Amino acid sequence: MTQDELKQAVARAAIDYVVDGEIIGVGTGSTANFFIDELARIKDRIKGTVASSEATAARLRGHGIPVFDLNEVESMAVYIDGADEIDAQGAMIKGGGAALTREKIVASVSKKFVCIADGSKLVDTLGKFPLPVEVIPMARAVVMRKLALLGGQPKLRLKPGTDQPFITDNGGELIDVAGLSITDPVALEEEINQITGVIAVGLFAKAGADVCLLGTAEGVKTLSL
Ligand SMILES: O=C(CO)[C@H](O)[C@H](O)COP(=O)(O)O
Repeated sequence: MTQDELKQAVARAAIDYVVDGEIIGVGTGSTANFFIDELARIKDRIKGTVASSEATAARLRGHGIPVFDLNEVESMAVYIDGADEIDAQGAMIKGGGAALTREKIVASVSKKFVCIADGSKLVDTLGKFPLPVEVIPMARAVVMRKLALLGGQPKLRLKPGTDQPFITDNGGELIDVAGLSITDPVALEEEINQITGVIAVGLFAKAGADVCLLGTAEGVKTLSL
């Protein structure tokens, strides 16, 4: 099976976690996009969604699925999203798709985080995938110096094909930190959150995934975390 077929399989399996009549939190990225396409088939069963990015909101609306402003929603039964890496405890690196801050916010309002990922995302130790950190643009340099002190190699994410910084949906910039071996994800998440100028870090450890649907050649495996 190709990686896309594995993503599609977990997206389909995630439909079992959709609660009828409820508002569903929806993530960002290629796996989340497959999930949105599956959700479209059962859109009449749900009240609507909260999107974790402008791209996700546009795709949901394109399918005729209602998208609510998070300020109108007190809580959600479930948030469904992909990950760049996930460990056996449910801690994740996210933000490869640049939506980490809104993903964290929407997930924080949801009772259950269902991670949907192809098998290549499951790792023993987080950190092979560069850790994304969203920053206030004026704090870029100072935050990069502080991240370097943690032992990684911080690099500003650029708009593809340009030498200009990539700008997120929130007007922030992204620093990708390579070379970290994250043996204590909860502690590192807390430490990076303390750096002034950081908007959010793409470590989802303190509040990680509750369930992971993992796409493998043998079928979709469910990890209860
Ligand atoms: O965190 C994310 C976006 O900010 C995505 O969940 C992550 O990048 C995985 O993406 P994909 O499903 O395309 O592999």
